[in-house]
Amino acid sequence: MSSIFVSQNMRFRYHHALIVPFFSMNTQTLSNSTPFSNLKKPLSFLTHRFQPKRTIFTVFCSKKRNSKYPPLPLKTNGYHGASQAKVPKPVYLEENKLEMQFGVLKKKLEVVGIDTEICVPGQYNHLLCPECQGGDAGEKSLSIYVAPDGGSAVWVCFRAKCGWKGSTQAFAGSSSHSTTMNQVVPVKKKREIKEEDLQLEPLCNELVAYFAERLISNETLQRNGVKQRKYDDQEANTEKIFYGLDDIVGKSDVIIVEGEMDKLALEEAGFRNCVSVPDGAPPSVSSKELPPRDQDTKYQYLWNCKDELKQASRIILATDGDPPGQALAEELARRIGKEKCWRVRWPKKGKIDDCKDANEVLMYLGANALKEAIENAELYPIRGLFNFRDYFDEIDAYYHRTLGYEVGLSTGWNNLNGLYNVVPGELTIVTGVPNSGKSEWIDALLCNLNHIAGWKFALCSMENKVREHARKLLEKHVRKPFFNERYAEQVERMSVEEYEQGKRWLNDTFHLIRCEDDALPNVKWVLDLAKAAVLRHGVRGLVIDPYNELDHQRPPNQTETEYVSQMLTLIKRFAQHHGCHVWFVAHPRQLHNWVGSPPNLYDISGSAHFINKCDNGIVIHRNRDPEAGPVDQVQVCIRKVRNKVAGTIGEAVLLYNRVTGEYVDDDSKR
Ligand SMILES: Nc1ncnc2c1ncn2[C@@H]1O[C@H](COP(=O)(O)OP(=O)(O)OP(=O)(O)O)[C@@H](O)[C@H]1O
Repeated sequence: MSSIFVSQNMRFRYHHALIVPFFSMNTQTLSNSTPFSNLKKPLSFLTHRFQPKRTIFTVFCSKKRNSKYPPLPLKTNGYHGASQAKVPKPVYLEENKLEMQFGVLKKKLEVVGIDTEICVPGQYNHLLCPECQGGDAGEKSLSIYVAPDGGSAVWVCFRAKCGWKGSTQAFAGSSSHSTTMNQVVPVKKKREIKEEDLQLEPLCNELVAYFAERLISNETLQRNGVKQRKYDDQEANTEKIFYGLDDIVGKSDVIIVEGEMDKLALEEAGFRNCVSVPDGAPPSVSSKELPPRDQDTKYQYLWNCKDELKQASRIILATDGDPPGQALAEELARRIGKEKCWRVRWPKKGKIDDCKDANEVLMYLGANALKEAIENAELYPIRGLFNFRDYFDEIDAYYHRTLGYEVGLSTGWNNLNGLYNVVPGELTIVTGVPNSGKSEWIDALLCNLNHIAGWKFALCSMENKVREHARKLLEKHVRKPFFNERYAEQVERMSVEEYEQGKRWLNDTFHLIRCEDDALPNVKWVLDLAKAAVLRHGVRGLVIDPYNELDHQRPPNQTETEYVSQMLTLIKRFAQHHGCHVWFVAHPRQLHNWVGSPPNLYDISGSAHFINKCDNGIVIHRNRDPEAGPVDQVQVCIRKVRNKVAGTIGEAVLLYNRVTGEYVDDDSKR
């Protein structure tokens, strides 16, 4: 059996043999590490090709250690001591005693990862804890005391989550020995493995051919130091790191792939600044909060390589295109920080299927296509943060006017065409003094919109009895009075046939939202039903008439302004989400010294938010003084239009027909 290994004069931090292709590179000595378990690359090929003598590849990830510290031990829950080996006490001259002892002590402290550079004998020193790295804040939580003679040290990390502590002495058995050494809880130690221990051999011809079939050149294999070995034992207790870590040291762009073969493939496309994860991909993205570093077992390699990743300004996630690969990208991005991440979309390899990974792109489309895919990496999406490009489809549809009613639907009154048009998804607040005809005007508007464009509506009109509301709507639709009574002024009453046809129209056009008991509806209840009406009946408009008839159970800690703002936000969200226009009737507060002029939108009782939050603000006003002008004249005052495409501020005059409830343009006021 043979395995693939690396051999270059650098240090290994991690290694592991598997019965699958594995590689490693650039190492000098091998420290112990956690087993590599990633390999998504084809086993079948190998087992088939090299049977019955099964080939075993072993991958060694490496790291050129710039740090002066050797690999850190695993976390402990108690005392932790440095080497307990008995070191014979050397003979030294008295004046050199401190220097000698301290020198030996420093070496022992360095073995457990303690930075001795700023340690001064006889003092408490505060350092970064090698166990917890000072947590997210990176605080210097490790307190270490070195004896004045430099012969012993005790330390403790004050972070409650860590609490790492221990002691050591320069020379075990000497009079300066600390008794705490005996209480040390043994920890898993990393083995130092020399490259020679691995008994690496050059790749055999079959393996070179295997890589060649995947378009991995001999040159790339050489540079990555891919070798083989004859046995397949796995190296336990090793530290997980990325495969190819040396290649990203000091690089501003770092590419992360999901397998070693992809790393080699990227090199063929000219990218050496690439590492592979050692552990493959998770089946799906975890729904849990990110665990603290010491419990983040599956992604320990990320934490172990934090320094290398920190140096990079751009991390390009080039994981597999399948769901686990995408889940891996998300898990990596969550930990690295999405703002620093880009993601790669693999091109199609045929008419339908996308390439799965970098090696497939290399094999099917070639090195240039792989280079292009990496160069076209896109910003990793961050929830809530968008580009305009994300909306280009919608903007295109708006420009080409394929959505419908982009510039608003005409109200049906020429006098209003330049001022107010009805855009789906907007909120119009309608106000006016009592009896000004707000409800009548809205009903007439709905009839027009239905006649012009077939729109349907949900009505939440709390003040109207259903039968009276039906009468008013039917009169407008049939253009005849419902009854043959006083107000009909000799105009012929609608016939039974007209009435029956009108009923069918009523039923098709309007959907009623009403509380069946005497309770008042709250806005959320109304919107939920309106949503059902949108989805079931395709309604394009909702009328809530009036605001003060809704149930306003405002929490005691909320001001009316806050309440109104929140309520209008809900309504607007509903309108936008469902492309439904909402007309919301609100009364003005009691006007003192009112002289008969139209009220202001700011006069709406409750809050100025009505005017601030609405898209359109309309005041309906009518003349009641025969001496001041005709009493059937109605002013439609457009006081706010947010969307200039839909209209502008101004005033139109309509004439009200008391018999049929219809409104027509007052041509004298054009
Ligand atoms: N221009 C007008 N001339 C004469 N009567 C009108 C005019 N406009 C509306 N009316 C009549 O006024 C009455 C009230 O109309 P409507 O209910 O539409 O007013 P409103 O402003 O919604 O009232 P409220 O504030 O009380 O809800 C109806 O009987 C309607 O026929």
